[in-house]
Amino acid sequence: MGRTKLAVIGGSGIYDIEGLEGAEWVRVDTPWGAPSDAILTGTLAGTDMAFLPRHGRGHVHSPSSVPYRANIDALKRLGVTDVISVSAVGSFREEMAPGDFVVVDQFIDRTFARDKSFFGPGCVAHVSVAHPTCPRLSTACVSAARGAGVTVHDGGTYLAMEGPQFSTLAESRTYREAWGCDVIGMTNMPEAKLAREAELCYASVAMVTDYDSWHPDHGEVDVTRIIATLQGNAAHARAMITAVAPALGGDRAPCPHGCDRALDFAIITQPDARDPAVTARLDAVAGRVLG
Ligand SMILES: CSC[C@H]1O[C@H](OP(=O)(O)O)[C@H](O)[C@@H]1O
Ligand SMILES: Nc1ncnc2[nH]cnc12
Repeated sequence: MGRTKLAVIGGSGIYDIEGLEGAEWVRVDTPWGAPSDAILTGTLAGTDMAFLPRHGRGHVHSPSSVPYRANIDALKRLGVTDVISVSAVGSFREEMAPGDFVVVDQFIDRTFARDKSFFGPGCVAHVSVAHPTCPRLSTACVSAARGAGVTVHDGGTYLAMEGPQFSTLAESRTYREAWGCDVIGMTNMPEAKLAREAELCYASVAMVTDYDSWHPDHGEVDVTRIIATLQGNAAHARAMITAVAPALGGDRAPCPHGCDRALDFAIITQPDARDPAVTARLDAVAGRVLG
């Protein structure tokens, strides 16, 4: 049995986590460049932890400039097994109100200006993202957040937009009415796809901050209000993380959903046709199957 190492990627308004024993910010180099920031490591209730602020401390990265590949590679390089993404989102559902958490289980990826794969010419792979989040980790997040007194919606579809501008009214209505999306944000893609390629269990905890622009009784979305709502929510996010770490436990059985074996049948480039320079870059992400 392996050891659990749980990472939290903190979104807007979450640039640090408190209470880690032996806390230390470590810099990690990757073949994909520098991650968004140094990574805070330590232990929480006996579980090894890592924390990475997605936009960097001080919020220096826009959703399009977040180095998603470097972030996931760096976590994998540190031995992370499970990743919880914490993000701010707009809601398309009356009942998913500001302050609620939605543990997302589906995405529609509308981003277009980001590197979306570790693989490419010289080593091609196709993983399945039919079920892009890990049910085991997501269930642990739902229980931990409910235990912390949060209103939690178990499942939902997240529309990932490029940004950085918020949506037009026509877009907001289309995503809600025609496409059946539940929440909208700018950062969970390609993060979730890359986590799958790196064989990491990934769960997305979306914290509702606004009703985007569709709701007739709420004004247009703005960043000041989003941050104010997030600050009201920070204690809930902290309580969820504090509860989820011991619930996962230090000993880790293989993922029953196969997240940690996603590359078993994914690499299609024949061994003798693989570019050694390309496979060298994949040492952390795909070392298990590339040898
Ligand atoms: C601060 S408003 C828009 C910004 O907030 C969300 O960030 P994150 O997903 O990292 O919490 C949204 O996706 C935008 O990047
Ligand atoms: N309405 C919204 N659209 C996109 N990203 C968001 N993050 C928080 N609220 C958002």
